[in-house]
Amino acid sequence: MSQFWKPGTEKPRLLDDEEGGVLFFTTSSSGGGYANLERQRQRLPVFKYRTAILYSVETRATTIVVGETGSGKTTQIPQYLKEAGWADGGRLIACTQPRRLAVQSVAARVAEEMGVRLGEEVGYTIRFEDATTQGVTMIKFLTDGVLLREMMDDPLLTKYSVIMVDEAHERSISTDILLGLLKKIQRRRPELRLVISSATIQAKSMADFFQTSKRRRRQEEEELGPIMEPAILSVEGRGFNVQIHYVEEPVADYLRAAVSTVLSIHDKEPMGDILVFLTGQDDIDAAVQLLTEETQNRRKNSSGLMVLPLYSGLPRADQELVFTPTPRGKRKVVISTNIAETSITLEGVVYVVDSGFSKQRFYNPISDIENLVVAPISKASARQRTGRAGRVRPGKCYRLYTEEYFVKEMSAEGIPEIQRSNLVSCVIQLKALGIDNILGFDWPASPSSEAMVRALEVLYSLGVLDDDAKLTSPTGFQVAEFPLDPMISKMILSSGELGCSEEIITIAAVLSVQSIWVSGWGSQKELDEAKLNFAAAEGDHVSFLNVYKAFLQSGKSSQWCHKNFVNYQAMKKVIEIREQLRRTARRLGIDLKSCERDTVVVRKAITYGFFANACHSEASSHDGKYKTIRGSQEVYIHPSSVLFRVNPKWVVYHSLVSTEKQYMRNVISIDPSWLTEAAPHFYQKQRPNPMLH
Ligand SMILES: Nc1ncnc2c1ncn2[C@@H]1O[C@H](COP(=O)(O)OP(=O)(O)OP(=O)(O)O)[C@@H](O)[C@H]1O
Repeated sequence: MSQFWKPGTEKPRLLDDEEGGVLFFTTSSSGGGYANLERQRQRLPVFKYRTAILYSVETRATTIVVGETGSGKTTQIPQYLKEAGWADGGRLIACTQPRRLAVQSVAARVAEEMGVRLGEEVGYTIRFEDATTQGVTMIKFLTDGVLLREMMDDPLLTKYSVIMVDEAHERSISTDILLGLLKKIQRRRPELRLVISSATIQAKSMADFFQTSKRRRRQEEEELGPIMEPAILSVEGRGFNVQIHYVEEPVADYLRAAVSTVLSIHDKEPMGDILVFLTGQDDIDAAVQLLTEETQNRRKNSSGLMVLPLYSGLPRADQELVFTPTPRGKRKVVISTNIAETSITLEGVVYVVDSGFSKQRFYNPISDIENLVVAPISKASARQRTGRAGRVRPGKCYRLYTEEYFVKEMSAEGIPEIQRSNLVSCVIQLKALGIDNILGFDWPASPSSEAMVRALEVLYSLGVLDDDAKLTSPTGFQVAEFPLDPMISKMILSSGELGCSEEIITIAAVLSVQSIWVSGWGSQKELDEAKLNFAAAEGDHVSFLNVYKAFLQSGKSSQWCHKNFVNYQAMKKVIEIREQLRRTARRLGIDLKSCERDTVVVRKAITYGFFANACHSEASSHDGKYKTIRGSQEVYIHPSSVLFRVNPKWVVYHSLVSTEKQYMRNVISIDPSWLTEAAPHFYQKQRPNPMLH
């Protein structure tokens, strides 16, 4: 794997082409052109297929649409369906996306094309945010996760006439669960139509999944109407030409190569924005810093660069900057994770730089550890990345890997997320929807039985499942009600009994926003010092409470946030999420009480949710090394934690990140007796196995 360069260590030398840095050669072709919105719509490749798509949706239960990136699937098909009457009579057309950013930006674009206000005829819903109007909204964009949650109230999704599952190639856990459930729903509601779309999906295997046996098909068609055999529609044609350039030799460090490529484009290529795909906040921040320094100090001709990061933890206002028009004479460089990989159109983008890597989740059911690991992307992802150029004008894509590697070694598709994730959230969701036989569920790709057993075990220990692996009442049903990780939901439930629900709900809200700290202002040292003002000896969660309290005392002031390196947008979101969680808690009859300054009960409640993440440090260990209690895995406290170098003997953590070591993020010190109190079954040697029932 490529080495990372970190600010503060040896600075990379930016290589020019002549110096043997990054050398490219060219392949590929095609073309087009636009005027106003309506004409633009009609010029999209998908327009020629309008009638065929509508006919297929009319007559078939499932239509699979495959078409090049930018051909108009996401923005046009929902509009065609609406024009054809699928939203008449108060019905809704849904279009799901794997990512929140795509949901919001595509909904805004479709509202603009239809000349309506976002949130009215065209709306969107993402977790903790609903921009739809009941009785008015006709086309609704939403994440697949949100649609799954809607099934808890309306298992047959009766308000929808058509559900379009977009970017189905991504195979997120939620997409896979959704596909399995939609197949079931179609049996009960044959009038529901499905459209499955992507530029890079293996259409045949998706069609096989939706295929029913011949006998059953005949029977269903006689009784119910639509042809059950899925149709595959291939949308031919593409927007504009995108030239693909590969490096001639493998690059040793994709971060350095990406920065060097951006500077080289800026030096040599005509105006046009650049979109760079790196892997995560760390390398994106490093690249932003490097390019900013270049712009400010070293190269006079780099002064026209406007460098912007893009990742999911970034505040909304900063994310939106990437969509704003680039000022005249400037060149925008957006450095992004794969959140910009699908569905997004950044109008000014002419050049794409693809590192060939992304952060991917990998779960080991033996050690019960889930990591985000930097790993090579698939051909499907590479094509999606390339497809961010060539949408409104011709473009170029610079792949920081060789053509030989792309052709011979890169896998065609990624491994479905369900086969490389912890399944705790997935299992509880299915259980809440009444799917008891989870192993027998009709999965597009089956998860491993080890991961499934682990998830059942954790849920059993959380008191969410009973001996028959059914949701317990009320705990299991209550935990499933919160749109949160079951461990966080359990922590909230326990806090009701322990008398600290106000504090725990604040903590749950903070954990839902990724980071309440700003990055990119000032130095790391200044940020660390700012954090120290709020640091609590008990750990990070209690420090969050200190920040929250101080924010309230400041009158929710943005200046206060700025002074203290606290992210104002994130804090506003915390307040909003907190209110939503309080409403859910109240509905479930959880006592809303404050424990004032009693941090013992707060830490106990956290332990009641996160006992499975307990770790222990050897008395002799001064190097910050811990062992997980369950798997004896070696883990360390992350340097960003207030407990870094404090090393309490017993801790529980919220999540792990893996770089050169396994780091625990958001850590709290605990008393070990709380573990057996919280989960007596879990910490017994002979654990009952709910799978056996
Ligand atoms: N915000 C926007 N600004 C300008 N043009 C846009 C915008 N959004 C979409 N378009 C235009 O509409 C075209 C179709 O976009 P759409 O997202 O529907 O394509 P798609 O086939 O779903 O692509 P993908 O598979 O990449 O998601 C784009 O290629 C672009 O020309």
